[in-house]
Amino acid sequence: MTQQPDHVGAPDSDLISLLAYYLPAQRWFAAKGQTLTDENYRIVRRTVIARDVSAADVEQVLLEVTTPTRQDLYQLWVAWTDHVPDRVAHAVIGTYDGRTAYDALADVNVTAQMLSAVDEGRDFGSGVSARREPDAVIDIGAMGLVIGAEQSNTSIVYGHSAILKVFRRLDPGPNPDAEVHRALHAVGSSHIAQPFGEIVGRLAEGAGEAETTLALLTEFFANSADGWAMATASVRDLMSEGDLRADEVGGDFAAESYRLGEAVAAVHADLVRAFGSTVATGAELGQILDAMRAEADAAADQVPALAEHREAIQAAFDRAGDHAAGLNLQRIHGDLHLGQVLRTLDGWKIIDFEGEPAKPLAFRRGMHSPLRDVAGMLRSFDYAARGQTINPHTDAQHRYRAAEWATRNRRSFCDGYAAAAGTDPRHADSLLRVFELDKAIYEVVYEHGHRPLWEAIPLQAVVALINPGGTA
Ligand SMILES: Nc1ncnc2c1ncn2[C@@H]1O[C@H](COP(=O)(O)OP(=O)(O)O)[C@@H](O)[C@H]1O
Ligand SMILES: O=P(O)(O)O[C@H]1O[C@H](CO)[C@@H](O[C@H]2O[C@H](CO)[C@@H](O)[C@H](O)[C@H]2O)[C@H](O)[C@H]1O
Repeated sequence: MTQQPDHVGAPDSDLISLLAYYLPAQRWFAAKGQTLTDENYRIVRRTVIARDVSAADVEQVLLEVTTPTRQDLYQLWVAWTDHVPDRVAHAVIGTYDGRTAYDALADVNVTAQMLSAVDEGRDFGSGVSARREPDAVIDIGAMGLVIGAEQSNTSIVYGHSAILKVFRRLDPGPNPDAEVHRALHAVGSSHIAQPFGEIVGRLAEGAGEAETTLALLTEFFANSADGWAMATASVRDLMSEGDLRADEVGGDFAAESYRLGEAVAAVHADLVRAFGSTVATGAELGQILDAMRAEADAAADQVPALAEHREAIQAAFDRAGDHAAGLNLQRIHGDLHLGQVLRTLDGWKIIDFEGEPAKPLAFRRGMHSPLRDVAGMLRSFDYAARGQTINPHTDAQHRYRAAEWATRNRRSFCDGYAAAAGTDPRHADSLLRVFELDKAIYEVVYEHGHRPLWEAIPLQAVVALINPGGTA
């Protein structure tokens, strides 16, 4: 009997050469801006998922990318075919020995298989399997198309009913997005999508290997609008009439910001019911501030524009230490911004509980101050306003109005949060400020790597926040 190869396309070394061209152009590739050769890539495992899915063979590829500064494990679903259908021409990875590899997630025939696999609880072999939540009802007839959003992962929307997020960068163990969705659904949270199922696998052989979330299927909110689109439309409305204040033009967002504050507070309360809470000890407070100091230092090493503020940033963290008593810790969202909230007919929904993609998994699954999420959203109001006025030729009046919009909506959000939570996040003013500073520093690094033209937005906030009298 002939031995079946454990892959369906090019040998590892040739596949690496194809991927080395393809990967750096993907939005979700983290080692951007570094010069890499084939030596930086290592194929960890290839699992044949299906053969002959409308004339393509599909494999899952786990690829490790090591650079001087980081090591990441990526998940790819690669289809190999002799004839590339037009519908996937945009997703071609490369050709080897007459066969063409393409991103299988772009193929509706493959995404259909993934959905039915979750519905049936299919075992793909090599430790990769799918499972459905007991109360999920999945419409397996819906067509699954990749959405084109700027994303850390790749999501496939099935008609009006479900969305499958395929995690691109893997850490061993449960992904917090899946873990939190399940836990919040179990306590009846009304501000999240219902989890429908998962694809899971083990990243290495052997007993004791953690089961890792590879993809998460949830309810899809059809006809929703994301908070970023709504907020930026509201800021643009202001620009059409430079003489009017935010509360005088059409499209005022303050009432939505208030409701959003209420929704975030409700989810924070649900997270406490699901995972519990603690009060930080003095030592823990010290560790929280130390971690922020260390990250700020590392960020300053990485981004020249931050380096010149190194001492002032450290001084800002030192000032916060004097006011940090009685801090509550709990599971939080971890990367909350206007792009992570969807306005549906049924109110605001919060998505993407993965935490900041750049943080280690243990941190993302840890207990933190809910003020971090409040700070994330406050930063986002600032982004929405400044993003519209970043062009240096922007009229001074427009700039003034945009800043006013940010202040108004930040206040409304905190008012809504305080009304629902029973505690006003602004009472912990100096802490809220350092969490905003911490977030703005993260954003400078993020923009430096992904959208250099936007680096000035969080950088301006850093400068304002390190000035004892300034506001972001
Ligand atoms: N449950 C949902 N209903 C409707 N749209 C969603 C849902 N979940 C995600 N989306 C859309 O998909 C985009 C990316 O989702 P997200 O979970 O933030 O992925 P990533 O981690 O890749 O950033 C969101 O900005 C939103 O437009
Ligand atoms: O949504 P992701 O989990 O991929 O989050 C990352 O990308 C975000 C950008 O899409 C980034 O958010 C920053 O830009 C937003 C505007 O595009 C702004 O509303 C946010 O406040 C700002 O942080 C996020 O930081 C990053 O982790």
